[in-house]
Amino acid sequence: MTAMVTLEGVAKRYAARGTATAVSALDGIDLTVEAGEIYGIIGRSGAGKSTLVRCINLLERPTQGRVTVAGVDMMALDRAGLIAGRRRMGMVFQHFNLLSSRSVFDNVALPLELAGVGRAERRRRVAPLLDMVGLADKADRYPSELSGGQKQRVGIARALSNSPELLLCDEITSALDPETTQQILSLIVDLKQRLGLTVVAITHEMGVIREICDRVAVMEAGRIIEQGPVYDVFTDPKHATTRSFVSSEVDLAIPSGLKRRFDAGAALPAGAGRNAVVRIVFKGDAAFEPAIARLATDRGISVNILHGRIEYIQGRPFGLMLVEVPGGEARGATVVDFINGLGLDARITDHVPVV
Ligand SMILES: Nc1ncnc2c1ncn2[C@@H]1O[C@H](COP(=O)(O)OP(=O)(O)OP(=O)(O)O)[C@@H](O)[C@H]1O
Repeated sequence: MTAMVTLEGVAKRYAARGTATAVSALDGIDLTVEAGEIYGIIGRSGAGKSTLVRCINLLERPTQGRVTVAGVDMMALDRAGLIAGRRRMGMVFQHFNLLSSRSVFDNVALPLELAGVGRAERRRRVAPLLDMVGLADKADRYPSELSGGQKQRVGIARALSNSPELLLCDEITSALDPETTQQILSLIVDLKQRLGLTVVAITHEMGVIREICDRVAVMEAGRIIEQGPVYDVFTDPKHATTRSFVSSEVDLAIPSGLKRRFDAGAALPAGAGRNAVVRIVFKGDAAFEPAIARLATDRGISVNILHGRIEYIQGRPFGLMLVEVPGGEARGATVVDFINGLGLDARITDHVPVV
């Protein structure tokens, strides 16, 4: 693996201006993005995501630290070097940032024009880009004639016009509906594979991370609070903020009827009048273990499945199941021991009255 982007000890402080006090937007950021991966950065509004991504292409200059892109020390570059260095990176924005007075073709050709590429060469290079993003028939249209998804396709084609190695995506699906979001995310994955791109994508939506990213960093108050492979972060989040981000993607939403049974179980004294509810996590290779069937054949215990969910993250299953163990509360521990012995993760989370 070779590193495409390395941030070491990066800090960014915006100075006080007028009545606004100084802001520490980034603080001690260490991050490595490997060549060929899609790296996601997630955080709530104000966490510092945009500042971080803009420190990669030096649209913002870090107050402290080191930024290396494709082996080049970005902060050591002079003006000309920085312009050349930025051409190796494309950037796509949430609100597209298209020029309304220019046609689709001319928007995509703009970075080439700015780089001094001649008209014939521009024509030769823009046509395949429009084809790649599915807009070959829209070259002469204007942004006002396009849907949000089409505008973003123009933004993507424009970002790719200088054949960059690195694509920086700043909330590129936040202004789009769910279906268009899916299409744009699929396009990014497709382009990454076809062109061998490295992608850094910032977002506040965990669904985007889950859909396309290989690794993720979670940001809060200018710091990275957790980072790792997407499967690991989703299935075993360490930080409370990360847990709240992933919960809607993987956690169980307990239906109200079931919640009432849990409340009734909790109100009963421990003993034979109530049954244990066991939460089983199916994860990694152990996800394929036929645990419930083996519980029945090996231990003669048939459980009632109360609720469950299986998600696929990066093509790997992650499942949660709630089962009621009949025969009184004491049998819950037997089930937990047996299932944990199979390499899964089981624990008693609730109780329900025996009916
Ligand atoms: N140019 C600027 N001048 C002063 N403060 C800024 C500037 N840009 C960002 N900030 C501040 O830096 C902090 C981080 O902002 P940033 O835009 O990087 O966060 P973000 O995670 O991208 O949020 P959002 O998703 O809302 O864009 C915020 O407190 C913000 O107000």
